[in-house]
Amino acid sequence: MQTLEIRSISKSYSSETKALDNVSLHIPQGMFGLLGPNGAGKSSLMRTIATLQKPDEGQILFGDIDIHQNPQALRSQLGYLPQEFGVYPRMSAFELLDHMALLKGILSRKQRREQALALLEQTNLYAVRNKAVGTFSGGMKQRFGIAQALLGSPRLIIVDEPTAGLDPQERNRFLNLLSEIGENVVLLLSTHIVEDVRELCPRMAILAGGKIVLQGEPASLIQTLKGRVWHKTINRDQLPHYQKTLSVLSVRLLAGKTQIQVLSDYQPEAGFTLLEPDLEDVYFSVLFGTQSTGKEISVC
Ligand SMILES: Nc1ncnc2c1ncn2[C@@H]1O[C@H](COP(=O)(O)OP(=O)(O)OP(=O)(O)O)[C@@H](O)[C@H]1O
Repeated sequence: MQTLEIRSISKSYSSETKALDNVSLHIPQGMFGLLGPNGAGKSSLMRTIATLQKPDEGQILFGDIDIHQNPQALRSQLGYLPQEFGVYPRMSAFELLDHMALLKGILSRKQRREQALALLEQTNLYAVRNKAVGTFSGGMKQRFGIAQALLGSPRLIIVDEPTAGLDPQERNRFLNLLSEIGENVVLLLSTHIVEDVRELCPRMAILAGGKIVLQGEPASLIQTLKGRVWHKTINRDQLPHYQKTLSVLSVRLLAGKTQIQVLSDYQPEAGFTLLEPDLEDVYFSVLFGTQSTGKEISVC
């Protein structure tokens, strides 16, 4: 069983921006969720693992391959769906997949055809295999993106923000596809959507400001907030007061009313009731905590 070992990776693009700051992660077989807000450094980490850029410091091992010492060895086992996935819009799905298979080094025409058709079947695109990829919906394009990432049966699959912009039905379909694939490979899913991780990933980490600020199993992380998340319905004009005096994790508008969720070890005041915490509370509490303490939490 192969694992991905990220050891103290740092990457700067300029003297002002440290996109990755001493990132270390142990990623076993299965799905691993990397959650973080825009600008956290997720794509920088994905591109570094995909050997598209070198880190300034640190080392990444996939099994016993040092991926920056031997990028070719990694690339032959890698499937990558980048955040911006461009296609040749006029080519049909089958033609393009066949072409990409050739670029990936699958020289036998018969093998390419078999793999392309099997992957189009797996990603539910078989019926539209002869249609131009440029006519596909967002969800179909993302499924095509996964099909190309799976060419050559990779052992390490990286998908960067794959569900952004998909409608709920397509998102579900896409996540189901990922969970099927994720059982027998190392699959790294980068996202800013908390539900993607909650629904799919037995292990996860949160990246903020280029640093890993929390990692562990979603259920254990949620457990740490039990008895500490409170909610109350308030008047909208009271919000600044609560934001100033309490750790407000989130503000929701429900049927015209304003509901706040607050992190506190005790009931902050009358009218607050306890909530069953979820992964979103974990995420917001960590981002909130990072802004105030910058500490890393690890619950395994
Ligand atoms: N090629 C680049 N040149 C200069 N700065 C960059 C480059 N790529 C990323 N950055 C900067 O590095 C930081 C991390 O960006 P990155 O794209 O890795 O974050 P992200 O978590 O993927 O965010 P998003 O989801 O918005 O893409 C940001 O401050 C970004 O502006």
